[in-house]
Amino acid sequence: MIRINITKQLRLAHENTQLSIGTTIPSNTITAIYGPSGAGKTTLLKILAGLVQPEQGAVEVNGRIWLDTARRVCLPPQQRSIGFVFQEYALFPHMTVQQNLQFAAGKNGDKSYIDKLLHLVKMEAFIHAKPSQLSGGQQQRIALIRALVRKPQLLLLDEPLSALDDAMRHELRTELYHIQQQLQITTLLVSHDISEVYTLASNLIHLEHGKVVFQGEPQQLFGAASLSSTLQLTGEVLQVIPDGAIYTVEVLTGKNIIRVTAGEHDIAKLQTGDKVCLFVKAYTIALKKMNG
Ligand SMILES: Nc1ncnc2c1ncn2[C@@H]1O[C@H](COP(=O)(O)OP(=O)(O)OP(=O)(O)O)[C@@H](O)[C@H]1O
Repeated sequence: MIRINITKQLRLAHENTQLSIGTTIPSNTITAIYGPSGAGKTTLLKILAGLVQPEQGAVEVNGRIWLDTARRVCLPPQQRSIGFVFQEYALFPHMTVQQNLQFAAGKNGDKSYIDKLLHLVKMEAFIHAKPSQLSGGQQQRIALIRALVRKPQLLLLDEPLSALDDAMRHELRTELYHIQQQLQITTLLVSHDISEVYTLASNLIHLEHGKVVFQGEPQQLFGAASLSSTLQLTGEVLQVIPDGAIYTVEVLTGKNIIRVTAGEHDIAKLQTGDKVCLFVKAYTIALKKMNG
């Protein structure tokens, strides 16, 4: 369990906004931090990592105080048990994959755990490669397991898949899901991508202007019940494809095939040939079956 209660003044181009967050994050799950650009998502991760100081507040992780401004406690980043992955891969270019991982693990690193992680992301064959010899997706796989080699209590992911092309993003998203399921590590994932949030997260924090405007299951925010129908299209379901914990529905609308991410409740009783309504909702497309 992570308890966060912090305030920090954000420097915005035209106005001053306060990041003011009081929340509790469950252990062993993925929590998505979602919201528009400038909402404070990255700053929140940096505060948890100890890279940015809030003016006031406290952070408690699994019963241990990492930050308490009232008691002048502020653990430096190296004393916080975290793994951090950014959008860019940030591997050491002069080191091989193995050297990058061993360096991150430290002198007393667990070699068999490194091997286990390499196996999880199917990268055993690349241990002697330099980052420049790897694709973007392969580099990000290594960046991900590098963040895990010290068995951190908290994994912080800041749009880790956004630099990848669609196919690679999709593949890595599935791997990330399986890694988290296997290791049960408490993970905070900053993402703009609703399909990512839907697929990966069981808990969602929606930030706007530095404040939590929603916390709960992603389906509650993006589900059909809360759709606002600013734009609607009708279409015909071509197929419903299971995709990890969620579904991708292919819908033919005019001459276009649109892929829509949907939850269990959205696809209930949905079959090929059904007529559906597509809505733009919270920056993405959602669907609802027509006539029941
Ligand atoms: N250390 C800091 N101190 C004060 N303000 C900061 C600090 N770092 C960033 N900011 C400001 O806080 C605002 C929010 O930045 P942040 O990077 O947290 O947003 P974000 O929600 O992650 O946005 P994006 O999705 O574009 O990455 C920005 O306007 C930024 O200028």
